[in-house]
Amino acid sequence: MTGPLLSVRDVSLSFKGIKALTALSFDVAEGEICSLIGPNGAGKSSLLNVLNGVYRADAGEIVFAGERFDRPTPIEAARRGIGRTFQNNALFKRLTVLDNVLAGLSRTARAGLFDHVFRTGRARREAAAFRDLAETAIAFVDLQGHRDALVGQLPYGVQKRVELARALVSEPRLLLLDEPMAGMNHDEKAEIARLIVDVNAELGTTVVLIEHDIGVVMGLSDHVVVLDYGRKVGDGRPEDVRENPDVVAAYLGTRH
Ligand SMILES: Nc1ncnc2c1ncn2[C@@H]1O[C@H](COP(=O)(O)OP(=O)(O)OP(=O)(O)O)[C@@H](O)[C@H]1O
Repeated sequence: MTGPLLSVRDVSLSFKGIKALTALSFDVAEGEICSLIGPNGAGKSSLLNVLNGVYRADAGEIVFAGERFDRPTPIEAARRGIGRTFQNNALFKRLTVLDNVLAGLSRTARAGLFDHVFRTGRARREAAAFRDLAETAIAFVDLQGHRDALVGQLPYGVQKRVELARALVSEPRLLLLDEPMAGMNHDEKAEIARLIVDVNAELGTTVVLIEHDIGVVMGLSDHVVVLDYGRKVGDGRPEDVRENPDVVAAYLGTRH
C-alpha cells in the first residue's frame, strides 16, 4: 500500500450546535505511534469515536488502508482492522480475564447461532482458534497469572492491561487507545508505555492514542497531532510540535 494507513480529511462533527471537530485533516503512516493531545474538550475522544464508527461525522472523509470509510459502524470498523480501548474501561467486571479478552473477538466471529447451538465443526474450530488468540494476547500483556481471575477483583492498572489485551486479540492493524494511562502512577504508566512500544514494534500495529502526560507523549510518539476547540493547531514530530507557539498557547491556556 502506498500512502498513509489512515487519512482524516476535513472531518467535522457537532452536537446540537457545539462544534466538537472542525474541518480536521491529518494522516497517520503505517507503523507509527501517533498521539492526539489537547486541552479538555478539544475533541480527541470525539475523533476516536468517529474513527471507529461510534459517531458519524457531519462532513469530511476518512480513508483507511486505501479505502474510503466515511460512515462505518463499530462492527465494520473492527472487521476492517480498527481496534479500540475506552477512556473509562468498559470491561465485564464479573467475568474472568480470559472471557473479557474473548469478548474482543465477538465482532469478528463468523460462526452463527445455529453453529453454536448445534456445535457444528465450524463453531468448534472457531472456538479453538479464538481461545488460542486470547491466550496469545494475554501472554503478550503478561497476564497469564490472572487468566482466570475476575476482572472486578484486579487492581486498576492490571485492568487496563486486560483492556489492551481485549483490543489486541482481534489483531487490529490500527489500535485506538483513549487515555490508556489515565489515573496511573509513574511506574504503571511506564509499564503501559513499554507495552504500547512492544505492540507497535513486535506486532507492527499502528497506534493512535490520547494522552495528557506530555512527558509520556514526547517519549513515546513518532507523530503528535494537537487539537484545540476541535481544530488542529499542531501536527508533526514531537520535538517540532513542542516548539509550536499555538501549541504552547493551547497548553498554557493563553487562549482559554
Ligand atoms: N455525546 C456528546 N453529546 C454532546 N456533546 C458532546 C458529546 N461528546 C462530546 N461532546 C462535546 O464535544 C466537545 C469535545 O469533547 P471530547 O470529549 O471529544 O473532548 P476531549 O478532547 O476528548 O476531552 P477530554 O480530554 O476531557 O476527554 C466538548 O465540548 C464536549 O462537551
